[in-house]
Amino acid sequence: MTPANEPAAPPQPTAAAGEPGAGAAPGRVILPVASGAQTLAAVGALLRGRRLQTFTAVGVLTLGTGIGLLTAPILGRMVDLVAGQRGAASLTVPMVLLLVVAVGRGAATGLGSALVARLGETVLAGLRERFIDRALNLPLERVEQAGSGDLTSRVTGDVTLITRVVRQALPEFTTALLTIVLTLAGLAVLDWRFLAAVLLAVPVHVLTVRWYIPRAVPVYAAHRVANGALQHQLLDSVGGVRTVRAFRLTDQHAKLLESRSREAVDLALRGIRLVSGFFSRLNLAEFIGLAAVLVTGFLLVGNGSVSIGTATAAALYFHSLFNPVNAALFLIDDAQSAGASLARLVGVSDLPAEEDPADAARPADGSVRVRELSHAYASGHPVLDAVDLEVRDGERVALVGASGAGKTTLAKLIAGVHRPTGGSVELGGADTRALGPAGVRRAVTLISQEVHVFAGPLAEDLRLARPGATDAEITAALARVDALTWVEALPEGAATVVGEGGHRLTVTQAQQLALARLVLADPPVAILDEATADAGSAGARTLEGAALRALEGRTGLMVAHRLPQAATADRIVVLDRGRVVESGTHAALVAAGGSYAALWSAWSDSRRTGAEEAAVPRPREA
Ligand SMILES: Nc1ncnc2c1ncn2[C@@H]1O[C@H](COP(=O)(O)OP(=O)(O)OP(=O)(O)O)[C@@H](O)[C@H]1O
Repeated sequence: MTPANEPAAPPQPTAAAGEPGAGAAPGRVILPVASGAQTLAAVGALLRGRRLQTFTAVGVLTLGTGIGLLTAPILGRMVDLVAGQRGAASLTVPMVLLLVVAVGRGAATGLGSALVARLGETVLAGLRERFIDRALNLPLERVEQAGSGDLTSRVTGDVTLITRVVRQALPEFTTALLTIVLTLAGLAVLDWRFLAAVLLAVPVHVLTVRWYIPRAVPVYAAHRVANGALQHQLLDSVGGVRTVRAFRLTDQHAKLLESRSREAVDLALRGIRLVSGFFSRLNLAEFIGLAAVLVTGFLLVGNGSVSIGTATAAALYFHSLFNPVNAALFLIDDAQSAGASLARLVGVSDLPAEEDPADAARPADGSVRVRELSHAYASGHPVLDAVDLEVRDGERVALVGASGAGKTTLAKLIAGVHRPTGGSVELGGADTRALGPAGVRRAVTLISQEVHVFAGPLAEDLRLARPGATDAEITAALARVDALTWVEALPEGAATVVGEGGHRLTVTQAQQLALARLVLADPPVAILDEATADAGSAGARTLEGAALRALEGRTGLMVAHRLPQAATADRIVVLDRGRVVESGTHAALVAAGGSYAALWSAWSDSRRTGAEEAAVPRPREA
C-alpha cells in the first residue's frame, strides 16, 4: 500500500542552524531568533501586502483540489448505475464528467501550485531584502559579539534551506494539506460515520511522526558530519599522495579512509532503515483506516443508510488520502527546518533599524577629540583606560605601541565601530552620539588590514565609496594612490572584473583600491589601521606613499607598525597597556629617551644587523 509517488530519496531531517546553541561558541551572544508568533506575524505582514496574489493562489489551488474530489462520487455513481443494471449508455455522462474533472483538476492544481511557488518566492525575496538591509546596518560590535559565522550562516545556510523548501516543498505541502482538509469534508458530506472511521488511522500517523523525527534528526546530522569527514580524508590522502607514499603511510591512510567510509555507509543504512520503518508504520495506518471504512460501508449499506456507490466513494476518498497524508508527514521535517531558519531570518530583520538623531550635528572640521575614553570587551578587563587625545584638523598622527596596547581598539572607537564603555569622542567638535551612526560614517573612514575587494568591475568597486563618481574622478583617485599604471594594464582597464571569480589582485593592489575608495569618499578624518603592515617591504613602500597622498587634505590617524612610517607623521602617540604614555614628534620622542626611543633603537639595531626590515620589534606581548 505504499503510495506510488513515495519520495525516492530518504528524507533528511535538518538539524536547523537555528537550534539553540547550534554553532554558538561559549561566551558568544548570538543574534536574536524570533519566536513562532513573531515569525508568523512577519510572514503575515509580508502576505498582507500581497492579498490578491495570496487569495488567487490559494483559491485556484482549492478549486483544483475541490474539482478532484468529484472523482470519487462520480465513480460511486457509476457503481450504483452498474449495480442497478442501467445499461452501458447510462455510463456515458459520468465518463465524460470524469474526463472533464481530470482536465479541470490538472489545470487548476498546476496553475495553483505555480502561483503558490511564485507567492513563496516573492515573500522570501521581501524577507531576504529586509534581512540584508538590517544585517548590513548591524552595529559591527553586535556582529563581533555573535561571531561573524552566526550572520554568515543565516545569510547562506538558512536562506538556502528556505529557498529550497519554498521551491520544492511549499506547493506540494499546500496541495497535500488542502486535499486532506477537503477530502475529510467530502467524507463527512457522504456520511459522518465514514469520517469517524477514517479518523481511527490518525493516532498511528501521530505516533509515526513522533517515532521518526527524534530518531532521524540525529542520524542525518551525523551522516552529514561523517560525509564531511570522509570528503576531508579523501582530499587529504589523495592531495597529499606523494607525502603519504614517501613516508610509507599508505596503509595508515587506507585504514583511515576505510573507517570514515564505513561510518558514512553505516549512518546512511540507518537512515534507510528509519525510512522503511516510517513507511511501514504509515502502511499500517492506511490498513487500519481502509479496513474501518470498508466495515463501516458494509454495515451502512447493509442497513440501507447509504448506497453501494456512496460506500465506494468513501473508500476511494480514503484511498486518495494516502499520497497527501504521506507527503504532508514526509514534509513536516522540511517545514520544521524551514520554520527554524525563518525564525533566524526574522530575528535579524525585526531588529530595530539604526536611528539617527532627528537634528543630527555636523562636524565643523576634521579635528578629533577623545576624552577619558575607556573600553572593555569583557567587563573587568579594561583595554583602554581614560585615554585623552586631541588631533588638530589636518594633523597626521601615528599611534604606536606594543601588541595588545589598544591601538586598534582606539581606532575602532573613534570610527564608531564600537561604543566606548566610558568617555566620549568628538569629531569636528561634535560628540559622536549627536552625529549619529550615519554622521560618524560620513565624518570618518577606517581602513583596516582585512581589505575586501567586491566582486565586479573595478570601477564599480570604487563607486561604492562615491556613487555616481565620473570616470575622470575614478582615474584621478587611482592616480593619487599610484594605482593607475597597473589598473590601465589590466585586460579591460577599470572595467576589469575583480574579486571573487574575477581578476586576482595582490594584497598591495587591494589596499591601493581601499585607499582610492577613501579618496573618493573624501571624509574629513581617515584612520589607517595597519594598512601598510602586511604588504611586504616593496609593497609597503608603495603603500606608504599612496597612504600619504590619500591623507592629504584631511586628518589622518595611522596605526603604525613600521616605525619609518610613524616617523614621517606630524606627531607620534605611544600607547602602553591602554594608556597614552608619550606624545610628540619623532625627534622629540627619540631625544626624550622613553619607550618610543627604545622601540626606535631596537628597530635601528635590527636594521643594522639586517635581520628585520619591515616590521617593528614588539618588545612586549600583551
Ligand atoms: N573583539 C575583541 N574582543 C575581546 N578582546 C579584544 C577584542 N579585540 C581586541 N581585544 C583585546 O584587547 C586588547 C587590545 O587589542 P588591540 O587590538 O586594540 O591592540 P593593538 O595595540 O591594536 O594590538 P596589535 O598591534 O596586536 O593589533 C588585546 O588584549 C586584545 O586581545
